[in-house]
Amino acid sequence: METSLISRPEALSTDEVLLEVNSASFRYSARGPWLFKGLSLTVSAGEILSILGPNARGKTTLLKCLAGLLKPVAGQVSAHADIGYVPQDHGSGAAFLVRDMVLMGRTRMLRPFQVPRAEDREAATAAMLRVGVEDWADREYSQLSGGQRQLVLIARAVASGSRILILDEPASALDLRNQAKILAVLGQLAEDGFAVVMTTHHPDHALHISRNALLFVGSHDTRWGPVEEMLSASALSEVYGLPICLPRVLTDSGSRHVAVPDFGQGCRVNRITPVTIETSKENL
Ligand SMILES: Nc1ncnc2c1ncn2[C@@H]1O[C@H](COP(=O)(O)OP(=O)(O)OP(=O)(O)O)[C@@H](O)[C@H]1O
Repeated sequence: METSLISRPEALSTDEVLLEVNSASFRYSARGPWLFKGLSLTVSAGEILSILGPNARGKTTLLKCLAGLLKPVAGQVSAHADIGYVPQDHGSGAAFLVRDMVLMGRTRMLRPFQVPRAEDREAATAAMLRVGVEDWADREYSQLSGGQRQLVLIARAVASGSRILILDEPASALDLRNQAKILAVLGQLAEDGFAVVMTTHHPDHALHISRNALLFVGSHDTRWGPVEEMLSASALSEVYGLPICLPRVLTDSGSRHVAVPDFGQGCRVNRITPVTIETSKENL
């Protein structure tokens, strides 16, 4: 997969724990159902954690707890670095230029009504280079495609100087090429020492780029651990309630798992054709 278009500034130190969750539990109301109970995990610099589970189980809620937007009812979330939260892109947004959207990531460093400083503009430019969106700097955000907008939102989080990036379904509603591009960018950010947490409905995305996975398994049960252990065919079949197989496909760079659900004909996989997805910014 091509990543050469993404600039690579100096790497941050890796393997330092940046986010810790200790016995956290959450429900929205005293009589409401628990979404998770006694959840513990860590996320280190250089790591991607993927969060998976069926709809309405609490993935976005957990992300909000990790980002400090919601407080667990019990237990603690401790962040040892600043957090950039990238929500799902729900629309085209206002008529801002891309460079101004990214510059907004600096807002928390400014006093009310303070004009962005030279260092803020430099940080925004560096973030655009790091994520590979610099060519669109003078384009209107609202006129970008969904994949392009998602990358701009990631650049905005990077511009904020945050070392922890928390992303809600960053590849949802994107075509295959844009999914590949987003995964390449997130992989690169992790290699550069960011800690990345994302929700996804794509087990193969998680298997492709994550070190660890958190799986919502029951009404409030979660499992956390190495992605290959958490996302086995049997675990996915149990969680999603249908047979799922995980064949390996050959790619130009090796091989990787894809999740193949049973749509009613049984999930035996006889033959997988090698797949290659070329990515380039021009095609976004
Ligand atoms: N502010 C809120 N107040 C009360 N209940 C809420 C609130 N936000 C979400 N919920 C409920 O909490 C549950 C979990 O929602 P959440 O959005 O975290 O799920 P999710 O796993 O991210 O779902 P999806 O995969 O569909 O995006 C759902 O039943 C939802 O209706």
